[in-house]
Amino acid sequence: MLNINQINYTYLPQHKNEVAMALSFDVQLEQGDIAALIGPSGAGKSTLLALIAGFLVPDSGEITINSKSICQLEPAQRPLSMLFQEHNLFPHLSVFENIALGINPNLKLTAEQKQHVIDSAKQVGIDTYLERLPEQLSGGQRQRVALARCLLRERPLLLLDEPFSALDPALRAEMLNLVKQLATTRNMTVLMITHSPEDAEKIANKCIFINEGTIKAVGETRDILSNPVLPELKNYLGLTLQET
Ligand SMILES: Nc1ncnc2c1ncn2[C@@H]1O[C@H](COP(=O)(O)OP(=O)(O)OP(=O)(O)O)[C@@H](O)[C@H]1O
Repeated sequence: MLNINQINYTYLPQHKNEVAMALSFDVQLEQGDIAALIGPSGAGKSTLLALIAGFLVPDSGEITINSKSICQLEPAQRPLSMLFQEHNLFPHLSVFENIALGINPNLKLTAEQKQHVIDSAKQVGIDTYLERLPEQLSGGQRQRVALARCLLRERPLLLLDEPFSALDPALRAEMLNLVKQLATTRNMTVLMITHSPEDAEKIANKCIFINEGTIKAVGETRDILSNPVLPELKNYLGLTLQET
């Protein structure tokens, strides 16, 4: 479904004492996969998502979704939705309008489309707040609104850049379950950055470990997290400390 084929990207030094940071990625996801992207801070997780989303342009390589190259497409044209940790919503627009943007950026909707907005809000449990502004919602409710907009876009790939990390553990688990349930019913493919192996275990069938700008391990989440072989992965999971 998603094919990241030998993508290379280099951050060039901006100042005299800096060095270039070269990253390279090669990985495939099947339709319906929920994949967790794990790895230490600075490993390259956000860069990989930015390359897929089109915010960064690779120096070489190819990215395809359902066998079609997406590298020439603008971010908005790509067959994917993305949810960030924050700033997903427009503060001056109501919940209804924020969701409706997923259908039409100029917010002119037919009666049928309006009903789709309401249905989508229902699916994530925020249909009673449609008239509110984002500032009148809790963090968890705001992320539900953003998720509703992603669902309405009906794109086959959902990229999650730690959207639930600021929520308390119970709410985070609830949101992850919601993503899993929605992804399963819609056969969506999900790629999510997480700093929490527990979150990866909760919903991801596949786990991708990135270190120093490249993918070091890919496999079933259980295998990657329970039987790590790579020393870097053991280090990341804190297992080397327990062994000594
Ligand atoms: N705009 C930039 N200019 C130069 N280097 C950058 C830039 N953005 C990121 N980098 C470098 O690229 C590397 C990968 O960064 P990236 O943000 O992708 O890591 P990450 O795994 O998402 O980290 P974190 O978990 O801390 O968010 C880091 O070494 C970072 O310093």
